[in-house]
Amino acid sequence: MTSLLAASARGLTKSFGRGDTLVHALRGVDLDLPAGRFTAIMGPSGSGKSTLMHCLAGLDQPTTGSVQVAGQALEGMDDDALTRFRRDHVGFVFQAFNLLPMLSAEQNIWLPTELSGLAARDRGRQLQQRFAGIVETLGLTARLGHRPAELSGGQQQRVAIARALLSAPAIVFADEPTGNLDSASSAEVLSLLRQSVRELGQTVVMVTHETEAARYADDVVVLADGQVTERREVAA
Ligand SMILES: Nc1ncnc2c1ncn2[C@@H]1O[C@H](COP(=O)(O)OP(=O)(O)OP(=O)(O)O)[C@@H](O)[C@H]1O
Repeated sequence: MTSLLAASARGLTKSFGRGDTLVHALRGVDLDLPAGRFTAIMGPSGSGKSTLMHCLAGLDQPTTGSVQVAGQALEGMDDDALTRFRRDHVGFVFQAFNLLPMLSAEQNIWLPTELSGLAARDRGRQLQQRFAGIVETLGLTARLGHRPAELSGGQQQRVAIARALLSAPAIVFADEPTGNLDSASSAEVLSLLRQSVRELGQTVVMVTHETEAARYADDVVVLADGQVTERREVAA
């Protein structure tokens, strides 16, 4: 039985610099990311985790190799096409939350779908319904009118997760999503990411160097020196 793939990479290499400063950040990565699962990409500092995520998310181009996300091949896309691809198919959650300070939580959550025109086309009010479900799942109902400065770090990250989930992207990429959080808020954010996979069917790929964080994932991919050295399922 073959499971549906949210993304796949074949023969990915990525080099930076030249001559004395040449760095091989990725040295031939083959990877399949099944849809509807929570995958943690782990490995020591400098092993290539962020570079791999950037290539999978269309934020950077590999030196060689191919990436497919949601059935689309990314190679050959120019910057405009990659921007549209990210807007239409990818959600991001960053360590630094990246919320706009002058907007309320609710306005922050809606911003990308409004900018992309998706919200204006929401004739069947499906996005409205999805918004209500996500906000309830993430426990944000009572915080929607607050600005980021009036929220804790964990609450701000929950707003960022809601923002990433609203358009039901093919993949949500989370880059060290708990890097700025204390352990209680980290556990909460990781549980909510897992819940978004279990209850909303979302595909989530998280880069982390924290062993504790990987316990919440379904699958762990370990990188070392630009190569995948291990791939395992996390015991339930
Ligand atoms: N823009 C760049 N220019 C030059 N070298 C880079 C660039 N980005 C990454 N590298 C190098 O590529 C290698 C892999 O970096 P990458 O950031 O992908 O690792 P990482 O596993 O995410 O590390 P960390 O956990 O510290 O964030 C490192 O040696 C890094 O110095």
